[in-house]
Amino acid sequence: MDAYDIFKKLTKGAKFSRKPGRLAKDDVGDVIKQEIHTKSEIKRETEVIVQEEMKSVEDMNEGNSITLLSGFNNTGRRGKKRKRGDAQYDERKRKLLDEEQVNHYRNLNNINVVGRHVPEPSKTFDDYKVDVDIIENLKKCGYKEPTPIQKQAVPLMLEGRQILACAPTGSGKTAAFLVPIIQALHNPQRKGFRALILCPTRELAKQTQRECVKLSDGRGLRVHVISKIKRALTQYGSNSSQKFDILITTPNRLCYLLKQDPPAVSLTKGFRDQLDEILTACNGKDRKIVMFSATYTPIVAKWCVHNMKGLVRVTVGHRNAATDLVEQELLFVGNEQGKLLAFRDLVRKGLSPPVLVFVQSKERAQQLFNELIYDGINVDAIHADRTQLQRDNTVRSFREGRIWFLICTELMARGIDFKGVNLVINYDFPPSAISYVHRVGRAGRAGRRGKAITFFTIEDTVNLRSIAHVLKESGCEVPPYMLTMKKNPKKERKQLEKSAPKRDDITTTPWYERLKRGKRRKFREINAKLKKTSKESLNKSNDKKDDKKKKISKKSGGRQNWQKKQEENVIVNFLLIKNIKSMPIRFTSL
Ligand SMILES: Nc1ncnc2c1ncn2[C@@H]1O[C@H](COP(=O)(O)OP(=O)(O)OP(=O)(O)O)[C@@H](O)[C@H]1O
Repeated sequence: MDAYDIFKKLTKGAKFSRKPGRLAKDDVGDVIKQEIHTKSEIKRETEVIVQEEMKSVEDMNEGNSITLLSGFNNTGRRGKKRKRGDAQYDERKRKLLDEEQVNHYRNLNNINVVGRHVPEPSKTFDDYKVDVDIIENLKKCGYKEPTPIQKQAVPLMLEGRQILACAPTGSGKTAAFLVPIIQALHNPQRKGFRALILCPTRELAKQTQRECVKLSDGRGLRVHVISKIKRALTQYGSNSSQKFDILITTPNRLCYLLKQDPPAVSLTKGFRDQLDEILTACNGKDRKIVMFSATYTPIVAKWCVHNMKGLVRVTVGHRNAATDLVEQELLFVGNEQGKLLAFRDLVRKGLSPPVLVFVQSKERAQQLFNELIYDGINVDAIHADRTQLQRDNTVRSFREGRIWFLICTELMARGIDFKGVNLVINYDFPPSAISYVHRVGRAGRAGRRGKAITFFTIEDTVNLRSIAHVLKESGCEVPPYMLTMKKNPKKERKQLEKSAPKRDDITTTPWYERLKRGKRRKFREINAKLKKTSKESLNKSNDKKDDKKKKISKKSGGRQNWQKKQEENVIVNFLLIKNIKSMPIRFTSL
């Protein structure tokens, strides 16, 4: 800004004329009246003014009105035309300031948004533009103020925006999407499913249903979880599903039902490979899609950009990062035997339950359970081989504190909210960094702190580097060598995600003992099977014998024939025995 510009600014509103008399009207000071006649004089004068004004910068900062020269007061008033311009300027300035404040608030809460016209985050539940009963339900749940994801995602969804939201595990994403859904559905209507919530497992679907029922208390919305496919086949035909408002299920179950002819579930009204199929089935006019997760891959992001118009991305913290509420540790245990020793050592030193222990397969979950059950700790296992009832009971017992150690598979890694899990032990190394983030996220939920210990052996180096980086990002200490390890080929990492590595059984029983036990078990099984089959065949052959005896007695020379046939029967029975001839089994029924 040169001196002339400053002069213009300082003398705005003043009219200058060569006739001194006119200036008097505008209340311009005597100095200006008399001395401003030529341009050069103006320039000189302004330089003096500028110098004076430079000295009084503090005054400028203090107030809007600046006393220039005696009798001339710059109040910021302008002529008619300028006033309009000013209003616009003020408006723009106000908007910019507001935006700055909003961005500052977002930064404070670690919220990052990408998208157009994103509404400002709500500071309190009362700022939500939702009915009072929902706010009361939120408060009844014990929630005092919205979590960062709830602050930003709820206003967005209330405006009907489609979002891809990523926030740390245990940061309240469930309520973030349930509140706007409940507000939108308002009360029960017999129009069929109007909202569809897809969860990776049935356990998580059930948990989401519970949260939904709590938050919609008093509205009578009917929330349904598909638990048994067979029952669902008869239950949700295009007419019967009319009585539900919200459907919560897993993609597998839903796809199966949609493939029936006619489809066993109708999604004709409502919000909108597997996902595409489901998307096609949700053909409501005003379909909205929202995605919430603690992690997502570029493929998911691409899918969202492609299928979700006007997409807004909301990220709290870093994408795919573990929660910083969990203190994480990587523990080298040498080999499989080392794991059991390390586990027992941890128990001996003292652990505060509840503890979740992750293994890679249901077989290993059972093996570890068989080992720990004799250690005198309250332990149970949950995996896909257990019945639904058993799974539900185990989860309930763990929630109620009757089980201290729960051994589980990847089934429980995502979304399950066990309040107060103090420790997560990754007994088997997670198949990917993303799986790691979800597993350790079962601890440190809703603002509480937790701990996670991950055992690793020499065989687990494929993903060690990427998981070490996750630890480092969430502020945990990691030995430097792990961060600089050679990156393994993507193919190898992908393979690990598909199929878990082969590991020695979890057991302290010597191999010859196990072999003996295994053989004995096998003998017992085969024995039982053979007994059953031989009884059946004996009954059949007895029936046949009776028939034949009757026939033979009628025919001459029949006895010889009958004997021959008897031998055939014996041969048939013997064939069964022959196949297992090396086994010492007595066939008493024969
Ligand atoms: N505003 C809130 N204030 C306090 N606690 C809350 C709030 N919102 C949710 N919670 C509690 O936080 C816990 C975690 O919530 P939720 O299961 O929704 O997390 P999440 O982000 O979906 O986790 P994950 O990624 O593991 O699925 C729950 O116990 C829930 O009751």
